[in-house]
Amino acid sequence: MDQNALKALVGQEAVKYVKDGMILGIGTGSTVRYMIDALGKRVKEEGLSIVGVATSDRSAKQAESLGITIKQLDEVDHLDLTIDGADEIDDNFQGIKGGGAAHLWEKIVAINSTKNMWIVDESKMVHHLGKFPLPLEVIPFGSSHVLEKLDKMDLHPSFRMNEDGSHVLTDSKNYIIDLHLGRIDHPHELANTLNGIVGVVEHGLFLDTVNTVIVGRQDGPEVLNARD
Ligand SMILES: O=C(CO)[C@H](O)[C@H](O)COP(=O)(O)O
Repeated sequence: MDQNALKALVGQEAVKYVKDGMILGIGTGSTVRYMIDALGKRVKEEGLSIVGVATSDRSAKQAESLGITIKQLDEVDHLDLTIDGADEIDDNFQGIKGGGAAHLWEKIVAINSTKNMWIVDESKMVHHLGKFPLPLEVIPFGSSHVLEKLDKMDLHPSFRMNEDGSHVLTDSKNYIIDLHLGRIDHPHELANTLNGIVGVVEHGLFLDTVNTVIVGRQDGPEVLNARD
């Protein structure tokens, strides 16, 4: 199976955990796209009744096009489960997210969700975080000074740019700075440091967040219990 087939596999597996009446957080990314397709199929074919809260405009659009009811986070009083992708997951089930520039909304949805499930192909499972560049969502105002500060801290930052030379913009119209770290040995310490930098809205370290991980492996989906 190629990577896309593994992504489709975990997307289809994840929707088996969705129950009638649930309020569901819907993540963002190419893996989640398959999950939304499979969810739309259950809504259409089984009459599954759920409400979704999307972590990006593109996920909201796709879900609505398939007949899934989407509400804003502030319109619901709780979320039962959020299903999202990830860029890296380490041996302790800590993660990096934000490859799709959606980690701010993803983190807000995740911390308001009773349970969090991540769906990934096996290439995302790593021993140590950091090979994947760590995304930061930053306010455009003064962002070059934030970049300079991060550079002086030896965090190897670069702005994420589009091919036409413009800044990648998040759904909140902020910029992304990626930190090219290679290896993150102390994720909690790094998270605390980044939380203290004015202008950084949110970083892509998702620590102590996920409950269940579904990994797409060649011999089928593997369901891992990360934490209760
Ligand atoms: O965090 C994310 C978006 O901000 C995605 O969940 C993450 O980048 C994984 O994406 P994909 O499934 O396309 O590999």
